[in-house]
Amino acid sequence: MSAAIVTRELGKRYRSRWALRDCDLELPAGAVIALVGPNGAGKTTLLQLLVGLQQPSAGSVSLFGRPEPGGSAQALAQVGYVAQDHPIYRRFRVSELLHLGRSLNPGWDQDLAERRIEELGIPLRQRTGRLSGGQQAQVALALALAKRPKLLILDEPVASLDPLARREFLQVLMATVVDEGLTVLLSSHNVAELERVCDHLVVVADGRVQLAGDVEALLGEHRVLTGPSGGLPDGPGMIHVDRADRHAHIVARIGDAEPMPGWAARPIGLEELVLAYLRQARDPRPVPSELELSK
Ligand SMILES: Nc1ncnc2c1ncn2[C@@H]1O[C@H](COP(=O)(O)OP(=O)(O)OP(=O)(O)O)[C@@H](O)[C@H]1O
Repeated sequence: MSAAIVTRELGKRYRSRWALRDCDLELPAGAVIALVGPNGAGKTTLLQLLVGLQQPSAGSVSLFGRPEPGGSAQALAQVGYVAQDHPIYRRFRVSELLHLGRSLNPGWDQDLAERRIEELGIPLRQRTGRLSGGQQAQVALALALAKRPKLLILDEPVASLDPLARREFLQVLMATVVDEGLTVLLSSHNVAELERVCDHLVVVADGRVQLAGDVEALLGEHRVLTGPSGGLPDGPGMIHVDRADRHAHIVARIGDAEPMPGWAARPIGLEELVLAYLRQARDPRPVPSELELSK
């Protein structure tokens, strides 16, 4: 599969503090890619670097094989971006927003935009400032899709939506991906919600990529090992240890390897996997030092 997004040693520094650093990613075209991480991890910074809203302090970005496109009109015409607070001009009527979109975007699909708005039950004459947060998010998505982008970048798209609207939003997104072969990169805190829709995962914490890859492959490579906490195994691939009573649960990257005698291995879920890497990032003590604690 060809890459939609490639970053090399990408970094962004605000004064002396790195918001994102040493970011090397190769994200496949046609995939739905989840970007997850805690508050302040660097997710928005990464998305803004990709769309040229921020200039890198280090490294480079390329979209669809075109190097360093950040901000170039040609590259941005292929990208639909919906920012975290999905800002839309609140005094405009929905119809005026569509008119603006048509004027600014050569590939604009007015039929698609009107159809989406109609499906949402939103009157075209309505002023956007009078719409609920969820409706504004849906309008912002409709505007981004009407650009007919090859790449859709969504920063926390479902944060303001109720559970039903979240589900519908993600369903529309998935249908569009299938119909159009769109690449979608979306950030979120809620991993469980993305489990059903994403096929590629990027975990960031503390300004660094902690884990990236195809979801199925990552789930296949990791196991949860359970055994006596007094005899913790050592070695590479040990991501995070959790102790409960006299047992230890270890998230380990061991592929198909057999666990040590006395230990049981079970498959891992996506949320569990992400949490293990986030905990490792928060408490980067290597597992062997935890071994000392268990003695
Ligand atoms: N314009 C800015 N000036 C200074 N620091 C900034 C700026 N924008 C972001 N930061 C800092 O960079 C770090 C990463 O912020 P970013 O917004 O990328 O995180 P995030 O993962 O999107 O967080 P959240 O989930 O809370 O939106 C944070 O420490 C933040 O305070």
